[in-house]
Amino acid sequence: MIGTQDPPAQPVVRLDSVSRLYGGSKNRVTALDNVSISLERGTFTAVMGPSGSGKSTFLHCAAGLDRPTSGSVHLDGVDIGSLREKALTKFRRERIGFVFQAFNLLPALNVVDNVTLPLRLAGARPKKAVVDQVLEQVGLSGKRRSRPGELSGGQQQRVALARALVTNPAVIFGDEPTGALDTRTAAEVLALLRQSVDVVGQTIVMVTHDPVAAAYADRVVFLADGRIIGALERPTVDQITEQMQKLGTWGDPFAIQQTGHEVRR
Ligand SMILES: Nc1ncnc2c1ncn2[C@@H]1O[C@H](COP(=O)(O)OP(=O)(O)OP(=O)(O)O)[C@@H](O)[C@H]1O
Repeated sequence: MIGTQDPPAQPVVRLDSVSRLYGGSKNRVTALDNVSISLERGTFTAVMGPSGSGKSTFLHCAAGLDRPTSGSVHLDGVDIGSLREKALTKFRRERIGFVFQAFNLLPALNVVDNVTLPLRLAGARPKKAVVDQVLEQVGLSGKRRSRPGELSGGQQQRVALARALVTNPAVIFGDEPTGALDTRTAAEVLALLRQSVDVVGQTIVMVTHDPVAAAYADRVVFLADGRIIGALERPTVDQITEQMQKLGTWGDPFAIQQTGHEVRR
């Protein structure tokens, strides 16, 4: 029937022919080589690849932390290459969430003040209901007044996740968000990431060396030498490990050893 079809979903992250070169003519490194990819809203994507394959560069270019040498990046429909530095900073603060391996919390601030910092930096007044809801979502309602030093690593990463969620961002980018956590705590944080995708339709892009972590994603994208060389949809840990072994040298030799775990979605 004509006219009754839904319009095609607009990708929330779109890279078109993105390359990122470092160095000069004598020591040129092509960290990203003509990468094009579209990520739909409400999806969880893991990015994997050997050490030096361009994962961090991909994440930094996709999130507007770095500018490609050529090509374009659209985030939430905005061509971020067209934004000047100040506008890009504002856009990142309002529309993008970040979760890093080092939790990057401010030690002098309590949980609520850490979580609401991005809102306050943007000049917005945090709404109590929204803060309560994200703290509930990450299971920290009882820790509102604790300082980071009084929390476990997993709890600190949940504060960082709440801080990323509180602005209702178009995308959350994670750089090894569970890299500093033990297996059980990592599983709890990954389950929360998964839940935010399934329950509130969050979009997540996460770089990881760990096949167990990657298996929480809807899609795993593999990079090698700055290029996307394959992807797996809803893969198992074993499928990811097999793909990694085919790709050869990996930065973290322990990653392959961690694959005996079953992933619970
Ligand atoms: N600022 C920089 N100056 C020069 N070369 C760089 C710079 N940043 C990255 N590179 C190079 O670009 C390539 C890709 O680096 P990138 O950090 O994106 O890889 P990665 O896959 O994240 O690696 P790892 O898993 O070891 O963190 C590497 O060869 C790296 O040495």
